[in-house]
Amino acid sequence: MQCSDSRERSTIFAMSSGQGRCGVAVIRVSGPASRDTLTCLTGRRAFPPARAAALRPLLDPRSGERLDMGLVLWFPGPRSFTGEDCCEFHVHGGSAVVSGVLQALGYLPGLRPAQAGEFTKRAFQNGKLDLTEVEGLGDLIHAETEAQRRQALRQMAGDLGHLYHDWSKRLTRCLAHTEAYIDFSEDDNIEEGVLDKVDNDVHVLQSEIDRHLHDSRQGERLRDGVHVTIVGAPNAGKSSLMNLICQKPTAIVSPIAGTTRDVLETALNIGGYPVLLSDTAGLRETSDLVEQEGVRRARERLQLADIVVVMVDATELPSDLTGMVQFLQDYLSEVMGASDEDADWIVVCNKTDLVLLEELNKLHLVVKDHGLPRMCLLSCTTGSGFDDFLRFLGEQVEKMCGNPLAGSPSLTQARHRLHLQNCSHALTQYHQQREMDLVLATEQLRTGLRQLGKITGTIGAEEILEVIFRDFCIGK
Ligand SMILES: Nc1nc2c(ncn2[C@@H]2O[C@H](COP(=O)(O)OP(=O)(O)OP(=O)(O)O)[C@@H](O)[C@H]2O)c(=O)[nH]1
Ligand SMILES: [K+]
Ligand SMILES: [Mg+2]
Repeated sequence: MQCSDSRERSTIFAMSSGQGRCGVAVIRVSGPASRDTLTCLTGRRAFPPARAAALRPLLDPRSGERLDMGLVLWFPGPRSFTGEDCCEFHVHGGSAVVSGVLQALGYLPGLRPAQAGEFTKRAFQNGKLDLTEVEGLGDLIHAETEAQRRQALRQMAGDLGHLYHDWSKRLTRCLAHTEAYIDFSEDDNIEEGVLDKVDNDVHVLQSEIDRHLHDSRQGERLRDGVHVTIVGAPNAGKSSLMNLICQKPTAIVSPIAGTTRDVLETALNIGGYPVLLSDTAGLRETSDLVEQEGVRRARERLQLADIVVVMVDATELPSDLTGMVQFLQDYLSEVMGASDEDADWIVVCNKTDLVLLEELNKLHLVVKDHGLPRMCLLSCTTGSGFDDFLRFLGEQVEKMCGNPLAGSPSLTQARHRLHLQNCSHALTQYHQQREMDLVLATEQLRTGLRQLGKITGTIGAEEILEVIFRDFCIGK
C-alpha cells in the first residue's frame, strides 16, 4: 500500500543522553505512533498523565518480558519539543537495558531510528524554533565555557531571531508601501511623502544592520574561540610560555634554537572565555628544509591570530634604552607585517631572571610613548611576572568577546554575516536606483528581505538545513 498522505511521518526514536555506561539513559520517541509506543511498552498499566513522570515496568512487546523499571513521560503535540506527539523512557543506563529497549522500539511498526539532529529538524519544521534558535541550541550542546553558554542560551531563547524578525517586518512594510505607491500613485489615493518615509526607514534599518556587522566579530569569536598565537625569534621561550599557560609539558623545550617546527594548538578556558592557543616555530631565515616549513606554518598561523603574543629574549636586548626601543620597533615591524591588521598585540620580554631589571623597567614604562604595544616582563623559569601576563591576556580575550548578556545580541555566525552583508548591499542599491527606476529599486528591497529570511529560515531553508543539522548528534 502506498502512503497517500505525504505528511504522514514516520515515528523516530533514539537515545538522547550520552553514549556509554551511565546511571540513567533517556530514550526519546517522536511522531504519530508515540502514544501506541508508550502503551505497547508499558502493557496494561494506566496511561500516564501528560508531562508528568510515571514509574512503569517496561515490557518487550514481543515476549512480554520485563526489560527494566523506569520513568515514562508523555508529551502530546503540539506542546512538545518537536511539536509532534512525543514520549520518553528514562531507564537504567546499562548497555543491555538500553539496547533491549531500542531493539523493542525498532520492532514496533512505523518506528525507525532517528538521524543526527532529526528531533530538532522536526521542531524547526513544525515552527517550534527558527533557524537562529536551532543554531543556538547546537551551540549550547557544544558550549565549553560559561561565556559561550550564556551567548548560546540567549540565542536559543530567540533574542537574535527577534532582532532579525524585527528587521524583516520593517523591511516588509517598506516594500509594501513602495509597491502600493507604484500601483496606486496615479489614483491619487496615496498619501504624500510615502516614498520619503520609506527612504528614511530603509536608511535607519541599514545603519542598524551595519552597526551589528561592525561588532569586531565579538560573537563569532566567542563561539569559535579566540586565536592566541605565540611568535618570536628562536629560543625566546615561546614553548616555555605555552607550557606555563597550559600547566603541562605540551611543547618540547630545549636550548637548541629551532626546536619547535609544527604549530602546537591547545584549547583553553581563560576566565570563562574559549581560547585556542598556538605555539609556533621561531621566525628566522634558515637553510633547514623542515624548519623552513615550520616558519611558513608559523607565519600562516600568525595571520589567523586575534591576539599575537610576541616573545622577546631579554638577553638579546641592547643595554641602553634608546637601543632597546629601536630593537623592539624593528622586531615588531617584521612580525606585524605578517599578521591581521585587526589583531591585538602583547609583547612579552622573557628571561628577565638573566638580566638587570633596572633598564627593563624603564623600557616597560616608555613603550607606549613610542607607539609600541603593552609589554609584560616575564621569567618562564622563575614564574615571575606570569600572573600579570595571564591577567592581561584574560582582559584582552574578554574585550575581544564582549559580554554576551550586555546590549543587543551579537552576530554569532559567518552564515548570518554573509546574508546581512548581502542585505545591506541590496539596501545600498535601493538608494542608488530609486531615483532612476523605482520598480528596479523595489526589487532590491525584495532581495534584502530574502536575505534576512534565509537567516531565520523562513526562506530557502532546505539547502542550508543539511549543513546546520549535520553538527547535531543523534538523539537531538
Ligand atoms: N633563564 C631562563 N631560561 C629560559 C626562560 N624561558 C625559557 N628559557 C630557556 O630557553 C631555552 C629555549 O626555550 P624554548 O621554550 O624552547 O624556546 P622557543 O622559543 O620555544 O624555541 P624554538 O622552539 O626553538 O623557537 C630553553 O633552554 C629554556 O629552558 C627564562 O625565563 N629564563
Ligand atoms: K628551543
Ligand atoms: Mg619552541
